[in-house]
Amino acid sequence: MPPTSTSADDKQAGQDANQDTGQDIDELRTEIDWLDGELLRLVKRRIEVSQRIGAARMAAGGTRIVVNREMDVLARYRELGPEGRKLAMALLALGRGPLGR
Ligand SMILES: O=C(O)C(=O)C[C@]1(C(=O)O)C=C[C@@H](O)C=C1
Repeated sequence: MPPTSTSADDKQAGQDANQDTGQDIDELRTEIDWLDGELLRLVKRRIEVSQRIGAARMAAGGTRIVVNREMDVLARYRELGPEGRKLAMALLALGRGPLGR
């Protein structure tokens, strides 16, 4: 139920600090657990796809690393700041596998 006489900021702060009940927290944790499962599934799929591209490229005499494609991936996560960069680097490293590290 939204408060009627607070500013948008107060409203947000109230929701963050006071309005998440124990039940809300349980539901939010359930959502976090589901999201982590989905993220793990997607990361595993990304690894498979990345490794397939790498194997095909190397079988055709290409390189394991394609710098401009890696720059595109880093740019995609830039909105998340320094931790987004780390995340993108981790995704790239996972796709490259041990030989690319
Ligand atoms: O896009 C490619 O060509 C890939 O090989 C995929 C990928 C990636 O995981 O995003 C992996 C290695 C390359 O250096 C660049 C990008």
